[in-house]
Amino acid sequence: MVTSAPKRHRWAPTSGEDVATNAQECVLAEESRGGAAAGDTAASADDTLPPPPPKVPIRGLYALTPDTDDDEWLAAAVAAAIAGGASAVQYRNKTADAETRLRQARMLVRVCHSRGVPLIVNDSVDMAIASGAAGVHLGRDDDNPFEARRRLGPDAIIGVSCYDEFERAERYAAVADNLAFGSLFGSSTKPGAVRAPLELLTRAKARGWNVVGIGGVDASNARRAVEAGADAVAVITGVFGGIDRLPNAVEKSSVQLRGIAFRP
Ligand SMILES: Cc1ncc(COP(=O)(O)OP(=O)(O)O)c(N)n1
Ligand SMILES: Cc1ncsc1CCOP(=O)(O)O
Ligand SMILES: [Mg+2]
Repeated sequence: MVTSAPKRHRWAPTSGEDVATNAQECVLAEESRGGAAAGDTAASADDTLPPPPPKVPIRGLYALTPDTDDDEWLAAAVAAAIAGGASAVQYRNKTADAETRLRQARMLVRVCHSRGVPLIVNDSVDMAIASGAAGVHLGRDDDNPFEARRRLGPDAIIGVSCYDEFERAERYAAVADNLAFGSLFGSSTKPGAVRAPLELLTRAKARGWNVVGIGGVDASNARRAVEAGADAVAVITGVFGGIDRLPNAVEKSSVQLRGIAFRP
């Protein structure tokens, strides 16, 4: 019987640096079997998507994806972030076309929900519904949060960006599951983003809201966000780095950030 060699990715470790994580090995192994489970990166014959886990407040590390058209890397990197302790994942891709975004969102629903972690879709309620996501994150240029709640129902996770505006949080607190403030620090992903003082996190926490801090968060400053009141830190670069960061490095940065950000 002829068997084909396992597929290697350009970012996969070569001999001598064979330090693959469980997550990476899992995705590669699934692909080499032609499987369509957690690491599915291709259109699947079985269109059933795993349902979201039961809704709980987001705490600790909330990993947001960087823009990439490399599905295989994305699936492995997100699996690694979860292996490292990310408690929620947001699919955010500001440059891909709609077809790519739907394909990647559905792929990440499989990766995340099969691991008991909710996949939140950025910007679009339509995309959240079409992909079977656990919820949506909405900013000032996106769908209205009240309309989103009406369409998605009580079980969906709805996050709302509040930037540096406490009044915006007050407006949406009743309909949102979490309220995000930022940019807390300088962000290479969004260098022009308005800066939000850490004190806003303290005021929001005092109101009993589920509070997320975003923007330039990494292992050097995450503690400041958490001590100010953040229940979770939302992180792109601090987790995924450049999009060629190996999954085992993604897992390590997640372990570190989760250790700082998660308060039992
Ligand atoms: C958790 C979280 N917080 C804030 C944002 C930013 O949302 P928005 O202002 O709509 O900007 P874009 O991400 O769409 O560029 C977020 N996505 N997630
Ligand atoms: C989406 C967003 N909103 C404010 S800053 C930011 C980018 C966060 O990315 P990073 O963690 O790389 O600074
Ligand atoms: Mg948005």
